Amino acid sequence: MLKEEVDQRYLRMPHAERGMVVGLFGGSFNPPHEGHALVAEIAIRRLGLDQLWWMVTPGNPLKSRNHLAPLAERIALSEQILHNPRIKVTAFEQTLGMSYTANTLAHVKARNRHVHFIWIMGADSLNTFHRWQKWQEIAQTFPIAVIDRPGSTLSYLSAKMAKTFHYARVDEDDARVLWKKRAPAWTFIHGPRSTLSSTALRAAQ
Ligand SMILES: Nc1ncnc2c1ncn2[C@@H]1O[C@H](COP(=O)(O)OP(=O)(O)OP(=O)(O)O)[C@@H](O)[C@H]1O
Ligand SMILES: O=C(O)c1ccc[n+]([C@@H]2O[C@H](COP(=O)([O-])O)[C@@H](O)[C@H]2O)c1
Repeated sequence: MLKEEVDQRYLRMPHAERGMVVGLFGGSFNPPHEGHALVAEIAIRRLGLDQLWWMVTPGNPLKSRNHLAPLAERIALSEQILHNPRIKVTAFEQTLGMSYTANTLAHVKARNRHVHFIWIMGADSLNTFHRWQKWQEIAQTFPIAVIDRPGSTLSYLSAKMAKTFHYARVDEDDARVLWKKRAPAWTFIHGPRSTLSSTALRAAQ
């Protein structure tokens, strides 16, 4: 049986050194799967990340929490599938009171003025990004890396975010210097893909 209470160390924001490039990968991870781990590995390699913060959300503001496993369980399962020391599993968002990404990012930036952050998400998330709170502000403040996902490879081009910020798209060959670009700046990264999804895994349980 997995413990219900979240270990205190996951409620503290991870530490990053001045000048580091850190990827922020938020997710419900309900449950986490190898598709998520693949996104993290691709992001680390292609973006040249020093760290990737695997941020297990207390709850996606746009999703029902009816079938959401306890935070402690999603953290423990994440730790089980991850083996890269650059990846820091964290749930510090739980302590912020609200789980809107714009709010989280403002806290993260305020605490780490000299760290370079990149927001990371799968291609399906890009399609709904314009429904997130303050989505334009997020895009105008942080570089964003979108990682390909089966089913969203081409549809992302019609995403409102892709259209609104088409002028700010960075070629994926330049992904390694995305952190240096002044936002808005985003890139779409193609690479190995996984068809895994949490919904399918829950249905198979
Ligand atoms: N197979 C995958 N390939 C690429 N990106 C993925 C994949 N699975 C999830 N992601 C991305 O990982 C992040 C967290 O996703 P999430 O935890 O919602 O997983 P999911 O499999 O999409 O879950 P659900 O099926 O419950 O919506 C999101 O940015 C999502 O786009
Ligand atoms: O801030 C928002 O309005 C918002 C709306 C939808 C999703 N998010 C964030 O997007 C990340 C991915 O969520 P999910 O459920 O698709 O794994 C996670 O960190 C959520 O908190 C954020």
